[in-house]
Amino acid sequence: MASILTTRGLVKAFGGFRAVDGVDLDVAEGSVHALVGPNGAGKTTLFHLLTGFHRPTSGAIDVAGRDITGLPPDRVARLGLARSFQITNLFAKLTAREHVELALAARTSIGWRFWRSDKALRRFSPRALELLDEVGLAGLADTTSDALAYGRRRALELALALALEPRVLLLDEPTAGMGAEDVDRTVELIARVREGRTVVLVEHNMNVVGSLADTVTVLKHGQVLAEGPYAEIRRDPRVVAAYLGDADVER
Ligand SMILES: Nc1ncnc2c1ncn2[C@@H]1O[C@H](COP(=O)(O)OP(=O)(O)OP(=O)(O)O)[C@@H](O)[C@H]1O
Repeated sequence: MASILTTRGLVKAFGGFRAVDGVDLDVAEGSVHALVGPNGAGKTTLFHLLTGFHRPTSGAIDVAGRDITGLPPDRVARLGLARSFQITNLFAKLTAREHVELALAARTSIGWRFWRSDKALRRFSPRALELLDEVGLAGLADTTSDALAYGRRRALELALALALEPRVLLLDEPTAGMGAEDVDRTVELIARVREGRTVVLVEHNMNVVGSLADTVTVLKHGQVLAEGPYAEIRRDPRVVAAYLGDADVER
């Protein structure tokens, strides 16, 4: 399948230390691609490089045939890489629907100029409600975000990322800090929203990776240690050794 996101020779050095050290990544269009690895492997740094939050020291990043290397996060998002989780700040007193309306408005020429102008935002309501329905929040559209439970707020953040109609949806530890019930619900949610989309996720929970990922890239010391389907990766002796002592891999 064609790659929609590629990196070549991607390096991020902090002083003399290479947190990401020559990573070549090929994310197939329509796939769920997980980035895993033991603590300190470079997953978060790679994620920040993909989303423009870090500038690479060297190497290239390409989305749908377009070189996005070194572009700032807002440009990267506009060119089709949207991230969700662990980044969005919700506004306590805005409803779920208003959040999504604003995200939809921000994509258009209206931008943020008509901030909270109900009239200008109302035309985005139908699409906002569709997106809320997609993430299981249809019944909570008029609830303010401060009244939403943690798992529901994360679902709202996902709807905000989807509002950007990304070519690639990047999820940063989507189940971090969740109890078992919310983890299950989030896996179901991602399984639903992945249809017709490409998803890259950083995830510690190997059950989640096993349930969702078509391809898993294992990082260690900033380099790709192994790559392939989860069933192969979890049996790869190099991967098992890298995780030794990390109970997650055995689950
Ligand atoms: N801004 C920075 N300055 C210096 N070193 C950094 C910086 N950011 C990350 N590092 C180092 O780079 C390495 C990789 O960190 P990173 O957070 O990318 O790993 P990770 O795989 O996401 O780990 P974890 O699973 O613990 O979140 C670590 O050794 C970390 O200390």
